[in-house]
Amino acid sequence: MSVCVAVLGGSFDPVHHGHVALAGLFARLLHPDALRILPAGQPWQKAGLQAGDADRVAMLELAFAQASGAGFPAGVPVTIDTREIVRAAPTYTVETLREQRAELGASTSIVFLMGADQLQKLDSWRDWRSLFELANFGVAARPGYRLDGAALPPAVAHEIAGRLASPERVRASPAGRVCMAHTLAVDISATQVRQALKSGPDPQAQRGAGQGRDPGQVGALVAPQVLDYIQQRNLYKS
Ligand SMILES: Nc1ncnc2c1ncn2[C@@H]1O[C@H](COP(=O)(O)OP(=O)(O)OP(=O)(O)O)[C@@H](O)[C@H]1O
Ligand SMILES: O=C(O)c1ccc[n+]([C@@H]2O[C@H](COP(=O)([O-])O)[C@@H](O)[C@H]2O)c1
Repeated sequence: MSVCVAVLGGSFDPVHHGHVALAGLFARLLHPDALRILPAGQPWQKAGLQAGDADRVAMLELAFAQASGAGFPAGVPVTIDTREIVRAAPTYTVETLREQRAELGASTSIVFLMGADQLQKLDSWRDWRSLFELANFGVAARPGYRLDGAALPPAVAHEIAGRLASPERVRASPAGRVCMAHTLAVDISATQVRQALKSGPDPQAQRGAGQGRDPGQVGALVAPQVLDYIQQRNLYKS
């Protein structure tokens, strides 16, 4: 059976339950041999990052170390791949996938994971059509963003129309196929987390008051260990 490596790229400023759920869903669908979490170094389409690189990586380590207790399948090794931080240049996924293809060989199935918001603007990514020669894509639904062809830029809809495939087919193909997961429905964004931390009451107090009873608050958006870290490091206060 061919080897499959799933890759989840993101700014992770900070990592939240939506990221872990997205990774967990595709880990269950694809049964990859490895899952690489790829924090962007300089996400050129974003206005800027608030937390530093070391803090974002530390929060990812905490979030994914705890993930198995939250429905994440056992037996899928998760690593944090810091190459885009080390690159110290605007982050272009095409560069990263070229490197990963060279490392993993021609027959490995590489599956780059993303939410529907990113598929909706895939045609704005650097050299975006080349991405399909380098990897498959796993795209998950996200509240507020449609996945159907009518909601996508025509060029993206046209590009992916003939590429849609089952998880099994994607797992068996090195590149060029797209697997859609329509069932994810986690209405969380890092923007929302940052805003809640900036404006809300002490998140530690919220958590102590009972997780799950106040789903709009930070304790319901990120892992407790991530929240502790944010608190200890005094992140996202301004
Ligand atoms: N709630 C979610 N459901 C599905 N996919 C998500 C969700 N949150 C993030 N993603 C996906 O995870 C990847 C990394 O996202 P990112 O780190 O930019 O988080 P974000 O919540 O979108 O951040 P921000 O609010 O700062 O824009 C992207 O492909 C994005 O589509
Ligand atoms: O390559 C590009 O031009 C490109 C443009 C926008 C986003 N991406 C990648 O998409 C992933 C999610 O991005 P973001 O902005 O939602 O954190 C992350 O790995 C980014 O590097 C890549």
